[in-house]
Amino acid sequence: MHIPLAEPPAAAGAEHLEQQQAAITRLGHELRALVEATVRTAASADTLHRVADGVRHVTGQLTGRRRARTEIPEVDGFPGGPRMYSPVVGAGSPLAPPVRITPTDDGLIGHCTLGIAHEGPPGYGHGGMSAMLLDELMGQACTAAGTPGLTVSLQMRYHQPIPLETPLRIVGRVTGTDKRKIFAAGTITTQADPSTDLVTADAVFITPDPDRTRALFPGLEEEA
Ligand SMILES: CCCCC/C=C\C/C=C\C/C=C\C/C=C\CCCC(=O)SCCNC(=O)CCNC(=O)[C@H](O)C(C)(C)COP(=O)(O)OP(=O)(O)OC[C@H]1O[C@@H](n2cnc3c(N)ncnc32)[C@H](O)[C@@H]1OP(=O)(O)O
Repeated sequence: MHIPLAEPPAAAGAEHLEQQQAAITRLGHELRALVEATVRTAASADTLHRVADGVRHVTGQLTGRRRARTEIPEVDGFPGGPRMYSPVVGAGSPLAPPVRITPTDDGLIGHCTLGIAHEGPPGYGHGGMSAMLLDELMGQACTAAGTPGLTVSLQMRYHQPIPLETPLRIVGRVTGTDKRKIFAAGTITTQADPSTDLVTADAVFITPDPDRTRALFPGLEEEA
């Protein structure tokens, strides 16, 4: 089955989209700093109440049209394009580390650093974060290989805890396909020691058939 991947933004709107993406990225950066400060602070209850009032006031400024649940943001491309609000790679997401992804000969490699907001055991990354990082890298590797799919199975192995505030390296690659099934593998290491696997994963993705794809993603533009 031919899967059309997202095209880069049309030239006419490219400047507008770049400005939007830059602003979204800036707000995401500030929100991540707020999240970090929030989970680290030892401020008094009075200060926390005052900050909560300020944040409520700021939130009230983000009014106007809100995107519908299944709408694909104009700044995004799906599948295969930017995902500005992804909780893993989204530069605009306060939840994302965010992971920066580059292609390799064999798949994809991601770089990020987890903070205290992503903590599981004290000082170490939450196991669910590791699963999210690997799911994303393997899922994007499927898309990069021309076979985008949804995760139907994710097998995690946690060999050693992941240190926080330490540059990490996440690898995702496709290991095989069988009709609509795509098999993938991934690893997390530190950037300093890429030969010691901290977490490894195997996953199965499935490309939904065209009817299912249309039903799942009504915002996806039909392409020839
Ligand atoms: C322009 C086209 C666009 C297409 C876009 C498609 C996907 C793109 C999605 C994301 C890509 C974007 C970014 C990637 C980055 C990150 C990845 C994040 C990934 C996620 O965060 S994703 C959320 C969690 N994920 C789900 O929310 C899935 C819930 N699920 C379903 O929505 C259905 O499951 C569905 C529709 C996937 C398939 O449904 P279906 O009806 O088409 O499939 P069916 O049942 O026919 O199975 C077909 C064959 O798979 C075998 N099979 C089934 N289950 C298996 C399993 N567990 N293990 C091994 N094999 C399995 C069967 O045995 C059969 O095999 P066989 O053909 O050999 O008999």
